[in-house]
Amino acid sequence: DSGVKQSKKLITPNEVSKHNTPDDCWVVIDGKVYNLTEFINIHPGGPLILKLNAGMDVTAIFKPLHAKGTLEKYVKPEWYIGELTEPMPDEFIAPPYTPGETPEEIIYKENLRKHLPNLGNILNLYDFEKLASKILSNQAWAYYSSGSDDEISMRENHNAFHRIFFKPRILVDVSEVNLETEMLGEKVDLPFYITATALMKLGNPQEGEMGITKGCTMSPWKIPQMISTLASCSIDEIVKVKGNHPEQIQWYQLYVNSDRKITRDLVKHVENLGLKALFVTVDAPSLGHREKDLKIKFSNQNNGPQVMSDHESNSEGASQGATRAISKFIDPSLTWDDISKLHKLTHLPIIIKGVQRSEDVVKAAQVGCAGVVISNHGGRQLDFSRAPVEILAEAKPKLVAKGLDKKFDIFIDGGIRRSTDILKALCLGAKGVGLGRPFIYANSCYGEQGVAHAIKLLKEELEMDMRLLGATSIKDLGPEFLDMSALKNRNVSVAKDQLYDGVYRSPQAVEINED
Ligand SMILES: Cc1cc2c(cc1C)[n+](S(=O)(=O)[O-])c1c(=O)[nH]c(=O)nc-1n2C[C@H](O)[C@H](O)[C@H](O)COP(=O)(O)O
Repeated sequence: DSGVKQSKKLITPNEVSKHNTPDDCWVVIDGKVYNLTEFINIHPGGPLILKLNAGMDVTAIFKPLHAKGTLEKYVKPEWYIGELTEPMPDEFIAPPYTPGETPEEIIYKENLRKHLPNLGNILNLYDFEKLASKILSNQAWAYYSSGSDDEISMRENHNAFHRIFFKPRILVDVSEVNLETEMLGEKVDLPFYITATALMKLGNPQEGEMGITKGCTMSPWKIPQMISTLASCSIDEIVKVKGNHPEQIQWYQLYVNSDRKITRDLVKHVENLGLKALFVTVDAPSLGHREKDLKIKFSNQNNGPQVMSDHESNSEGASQGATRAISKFIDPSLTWDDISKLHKLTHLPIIIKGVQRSEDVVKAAQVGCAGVVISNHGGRQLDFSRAPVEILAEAKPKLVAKGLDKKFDIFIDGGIRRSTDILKALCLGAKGVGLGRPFIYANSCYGEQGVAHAIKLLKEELEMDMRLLGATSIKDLGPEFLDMSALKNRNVSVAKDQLYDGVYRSPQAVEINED
């Protein structure tokens, strides 16, 4: 990798395999040998995974979970000790972590990819989700699809839209419909964006988040891409694949690091790379309790390297799924003071992501933020936090009443699966909406073509639904198009959309061991 010094000496596999204890820990990544003994206890993903793979080639584990440039960022040059003379023997090559399933099951799933239906048969976002549930590894599916605890908020995010009905206008000339709008002062072709999620290489090992960028630049309709702090590709490579598409808007989603110097350096780097806004995520002082993810442990008798055993993992937390393994650095002490400090640090517009009550929407406007994302992290954080569309309905009128709605963009995300969901949010005063999982699944199944197709599907739905609503431009939309009478009646049972239920996988309670 660039930045890693050229080889110091040639080292045999036999020599590497002797350094196989936590106190003397050598590993191999891409043919390079590293002495990580001093690094083990400061590894952001926890100590266990290194302790249990000392003396091994860990390339297959490292790649899906680490962005390019990670070694340069965390590994001191002196810890790089040389090149392998020849590949490690098979028994010293750690397989990719596919906890909860055998290599044969993974191969079977990989083969399914060859039988995916033609993109033309994909008619809605649920089609991507159904296919992803079949072809993704258990670990990837668990990580992506998880909500927290009983996943009430995750389902409520979408269900809340079912309690809002339209009042379409008729006899309006809708021969021309214009879907263009502005987000944070910049023109966009469609009123939605792809929100920050993480670890996209779990689903798309080759491209990761770069698949999203390529799909956006390939699409004739330009929408923003928000890049996560926890992306599996480096921010530099994600920006680089934008290529000669300067019109492609990219935003950065920031988890503030307990080490504020790391955050300061990162914000400056994001500015220099030309990203257009900073979305500071505030609903995850600790990443939520996602049981589907927790059940798929990093340590696993069937498939992880045989040295990994549950009793050790419990003591060190590596069995806490992908979520815990990647999020130890997030600072739980973040306060409104830090938002003021960020305003002094950068000229970029600052948007607070993860606001969950209208009072905080107003406060964000009062402290000079450019906007908020009303969000509960896709139901992955505090369960029973309310659906963002419900909070939007409360917050917008308060902002307007205080004259704070000018130059202040409200976004919502969570459970947006149809253009009708998007239109309801826009009628309630959102500037745009974010989608997470649908684009993860589109990217996982079909890469950039899938991403571009998902954008096209929503664009076509929007065009149709605007026409049927009797609206010809985004500016036309307002609360007068909606019947909100049922929104707060959470016990209202509305016809279910079977597709949503059909792809929903409920958490499973613990089983008694057969043997
Ligand atoms: C599905 C998903 C969402 C994540 C996400 C990872 C996944 C797999 N991650 S997480 O690792 O912390 O949980 C992020 C993240 O990196 N940063 C963030 O701000 N939001 C993160 N979110 C939340 C995301 O930005 C949206 O709020 C959420 O996805 C919207 O809900 P839908 O998925 O239903 O569209």
